[in-house]
Amino acid sequence: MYDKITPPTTGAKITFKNGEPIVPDNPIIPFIQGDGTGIDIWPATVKVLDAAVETAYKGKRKISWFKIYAGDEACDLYGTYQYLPQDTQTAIKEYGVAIKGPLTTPVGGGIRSLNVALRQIFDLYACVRPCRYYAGTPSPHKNPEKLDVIVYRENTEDIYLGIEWRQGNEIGDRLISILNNELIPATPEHGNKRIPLDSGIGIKPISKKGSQRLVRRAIKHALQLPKNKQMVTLVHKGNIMKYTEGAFRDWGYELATTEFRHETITERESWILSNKEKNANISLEENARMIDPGFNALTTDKQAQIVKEVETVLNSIWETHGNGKWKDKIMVNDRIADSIFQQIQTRPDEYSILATMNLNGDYLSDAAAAIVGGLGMGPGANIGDECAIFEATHGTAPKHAGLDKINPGSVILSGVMMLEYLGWQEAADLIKKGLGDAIANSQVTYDLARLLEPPVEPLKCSEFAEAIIKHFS
Ligand SMILES: NC(=O)C1=CN([C@@H]2O[C@H](COP(=O)(O)OP(=O)(O)OC[C@H]3O[C@@H](n4cnc5c(N)ncnc54)[C@H](OP(=O)(O)O)[C@@H]3O)[C@@H](O)[C@H]2O)C=CC1
Ligand SMILES: O=C(O)CCC(=O)C(=O)O
Ligand SMILES: [Mg+2]
Repeated sequence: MYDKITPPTTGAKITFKNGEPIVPDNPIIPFIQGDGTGIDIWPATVKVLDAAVETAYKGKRKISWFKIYAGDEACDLYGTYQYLPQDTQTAIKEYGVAIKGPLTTPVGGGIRSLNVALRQIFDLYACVRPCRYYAGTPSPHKNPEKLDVIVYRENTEDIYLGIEWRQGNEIGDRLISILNNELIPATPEHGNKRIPLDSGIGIKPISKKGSQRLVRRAIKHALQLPKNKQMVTLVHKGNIMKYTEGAFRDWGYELATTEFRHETITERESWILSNKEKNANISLEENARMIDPGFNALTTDKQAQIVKEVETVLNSIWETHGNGKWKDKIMVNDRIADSIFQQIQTRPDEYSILATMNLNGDYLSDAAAAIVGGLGMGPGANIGDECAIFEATHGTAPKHAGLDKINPGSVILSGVMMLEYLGWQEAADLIKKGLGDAIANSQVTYDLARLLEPPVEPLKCSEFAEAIIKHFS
């Protein structure tokens, strides 16, 4: 079955039922070390994960690690250009849950991203990146502890399905010509727009199914959070790209108010209901005026549409959500992408789950990680219905590779997410405690050490792992 790798002789497979993993006490879990700093981070991570499992379960549970190959290491073993061997794909499919270090993607030309390939091959449609603060972590912000968000990033389409043609490419030029001469003129709303002939050109598809399955998972996650964190914010640039980014928002609301009607309230609905709660006799038009500050400037048709919206909301959910009942529901709102970047800095505690399309979530997850301590503290998971691959938000950080210097926190915390996904909460909690206590005692790697006031002597990557383990108890 495998060409150059052999699964461990002990251990059993994780299986899936209705999208949930069924986990034996000794699961076989494939891992990819990763390029660049993977050589430093992975050994530190596996040490911490094994120690936590052993401390928590005293030998009753144990992970059987299965080394698989991707990136530079794969080419060394399998030959030139064998960046993602069939063995690796077979192992992930067979064992269902894997963890990986970062993999290099060249800019401009060269191979396409292996990270993206893995997410697409296994349909890992939700990229889940929690950003929470550990006390004592230096941050450029005054109150980083107020940020506690989870970026739920669509992981298979948008720019990940981006189809591009280089400037001057014959097919790209044909596409530009068809657009300029046939398709754009046939769409009156595009007016006199024309694509400059010397353009590279790309297409970013956003599908209804892809958007809604991501939002569905985000809402299900919100249902498991404490009441005060039960919020899902749809992030988009729908004011500019109405039929891709705007559609993501609309499909998100549609899903929330149909599949999860009993559990959710949209922000706009909450305004309508609370206007009526404050004034039982409020007219539909007065209510409409209050939810739309620009009401007076709108056309009569548009005004009638908003009045109708108010009427529909009151008729359909006043009974179930009115008289304050909506306050116990999951709040679903939306924010334009540029605005959310300032909102997570100026009003961090007003947000919880940020559901995004692919590119917006890529930017947002790095930015949110920066607030709580930087990329060394940014874990993540790529989750599908029958497979999950855990990995940090950051990349290979090549200039730090092999120096035993980089912060392994983000991959260790990705391991924590994996343990939680397996249902091994006790081991996950030990690591969170150990990491929190190490940081609180200023036992940190260079990235955090240089920001502390006064600066402290940094620990090596491997020493940080040892410090975490010492702080288990
Ligand atoms: N999932 C994946 O495998 C990903 C892969 N990549 C790939 O990684 C390669 C390098 O990308 P690049 O843009 O340099 O981004 P990186 O995320 O690799 O690194 C950028 C900078 O972030 C800081 N940083 C990153 N990781 C850590 C860490 N663990 N601890 C502390 N600081 C950290 C370092 O800053 P400083 O030097 O200031 O300390 C580093 O120089 C590219 O090929 C890219 O495509 C990128 C993202 C994700
Ligand atoms: O695949 C890559 O090289 C980059 C991926 C990335 O930036 C991310 O997943 O956040
Ligand atoms: Mg990224």
